[in-house]
Amino acid sequence: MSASSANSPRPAQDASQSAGAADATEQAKQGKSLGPLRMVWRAAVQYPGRLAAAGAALIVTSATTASVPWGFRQVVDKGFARGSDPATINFYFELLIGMVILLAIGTAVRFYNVSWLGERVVADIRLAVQRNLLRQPPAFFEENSPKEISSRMTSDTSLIEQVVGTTVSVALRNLITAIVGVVILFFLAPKLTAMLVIAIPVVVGPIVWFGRRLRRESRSSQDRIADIGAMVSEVLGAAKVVQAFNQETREAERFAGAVERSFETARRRITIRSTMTSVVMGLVFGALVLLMWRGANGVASGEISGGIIAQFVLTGALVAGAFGSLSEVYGDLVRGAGAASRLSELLSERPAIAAPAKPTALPSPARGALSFESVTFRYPTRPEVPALVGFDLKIEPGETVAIVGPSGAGKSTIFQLAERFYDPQGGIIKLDGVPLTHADPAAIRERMALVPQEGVLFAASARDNLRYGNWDASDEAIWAAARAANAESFLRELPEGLDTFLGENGARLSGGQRQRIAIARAILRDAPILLLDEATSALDAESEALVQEALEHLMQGRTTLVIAHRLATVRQADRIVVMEGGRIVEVGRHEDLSRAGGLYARLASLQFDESRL
Ligand SMILES: Nc1ncnc2c1ncn2[C@@H]1O[C@H](COP(=O)(O)OP(=O)(O)OP(=O)(O)O)[C@@H](O)[C@H]1O
Repeated sequence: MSASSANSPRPAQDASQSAGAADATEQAKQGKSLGPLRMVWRAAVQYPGRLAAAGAALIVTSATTASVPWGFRQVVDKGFARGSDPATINFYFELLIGMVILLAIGTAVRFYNVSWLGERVVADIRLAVQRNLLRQPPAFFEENSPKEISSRMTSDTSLIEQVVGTTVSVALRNLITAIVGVVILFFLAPKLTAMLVIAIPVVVGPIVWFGRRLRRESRSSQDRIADIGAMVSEVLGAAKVVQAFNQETREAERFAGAVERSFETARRRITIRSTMTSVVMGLVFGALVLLMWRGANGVASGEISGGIIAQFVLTGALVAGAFGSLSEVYGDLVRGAGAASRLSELLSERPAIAAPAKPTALPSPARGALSFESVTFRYPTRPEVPALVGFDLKIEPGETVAIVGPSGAGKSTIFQLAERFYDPQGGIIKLDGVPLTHADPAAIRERMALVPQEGVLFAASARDNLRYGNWDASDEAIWAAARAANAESFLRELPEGLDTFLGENGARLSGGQRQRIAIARAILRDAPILLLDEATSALDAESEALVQEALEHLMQGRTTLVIAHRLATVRQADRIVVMEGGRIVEVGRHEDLSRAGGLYARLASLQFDESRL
């Protein structure tokens, strides 16, 4: 993580202050210019058939476009000539119509294939980025705001879609038209064209200069848009809190600040772009007018025919248009390159926690033994405070260990390390005798079932939410788990049974019901080790009793590590581990610890309300 974090997207909160930093990175990257688009190319070459069809159509349409002026020349010189026979007239007009038909069909084929490629490439990039993001450990999302990432997944990918689906095709078409056009012009009127060629560097110079400035502005413009996206989803996601604290006006002002910053960056970008377009078009058409003036003198003196001058003017206009479009699409390509570079950062991020090359297999059948040996750990984002210090705990198969301690003592951290979301800086953690770092994280997590404090539900059906623990579970198994988790009766009452959509994060269920779904999910998972974070939020007595009973079913026959908030739980635990400041301060059973009069006795008298039995 550390090596690549310099390139990683920044968290939303500091994004606004780091516009300068973005510019600096942009400057460092200037040498590479359109380089990041290589990633887009690699995605596109996966579809060689489409690419070939699009390329062929592109060549046909460009060549036809460049020859239309030649067709007009024939029509002017032969078709409009005094005394031409009707067959000749018909032939040249038919030729012209043939060209138009070819152009029309070629354009349709090109448009379809190129747009198809654009959409497909974006779909593939989105899939690959999401797949890679899902492999990242939690530390990655602490440093990179998921909201910002999600807005990148939409805005940056649509930029790329535009590049592949439109810009590249426009750029290539105009490039071919410009080159072929200049060659034709040379054959038509070498002297006039020589003047044009001298004018080209005068036109290209400003394109490059403006392009560099544009690139810098484009990236920060995209960053500001990402800020807006992040802010919208953050504030709307917490709309209730905003309204409860009467913060609507303040939030609106904060949003206005972000919108204005984004507008200001966009304004700088469009100023550069419009100046660029005007300078380039001015130079091109200025040169063309000069050339036509010379040509007009040529026709007057009888050096060249009217048809040639028609062809020259039309080709010249095509070439000028092509250069104009090139200057415009260059800006789009640069914006696409910026988007591609950010997406490749997300794509190339290697998870800090991954399976070793040759993972050690966990013993089978699983025993459910978990041990922490002299574990010392600091969170990467808070290295100054140790979350666990010299932590030693050996949990035997089938044992229930309750962890108790004041807030911030390090209780949840134990779970994070047991699931190997982080690696400790010191000491070793073993599952059934195998150090976690030697095993495949997926195999470790396979053997654990987590019941978090707040049951996390997905915006999906009740069935899918339950099956999250085991996708192969049959409906009978789901109902059996629901029964054991005391969730059966309310699930049966849902309007469409297990098919009922539960709303975002189970918005249509009560807190106690959400917890019981989380318990049923863990029952379906049927893992040997249970990590249970008891809810601190008070439930009503009936709901509490139902949850407690569900937990008892769940804990049967499993090694259980429970962050305890209920007296019933600590009473039943084989051992209670009392923590403070990342260390174990007391270990024992409820009665002994209560009598000892230490930290546990104090916490128990405050925390474990006898009425919450
Ligand atoms: N993701 C994180 N990044 C940085 N520091 C963290 C993170 N999670 C926890 N900490 C810090 O690590 C220490 C231990 O936290 P932990 O969440 O394990 O405590 P806890 O005992 O579970 O507390 P609580 O009962 O309030 O949930 C605390 O100082 C906390 O601020």
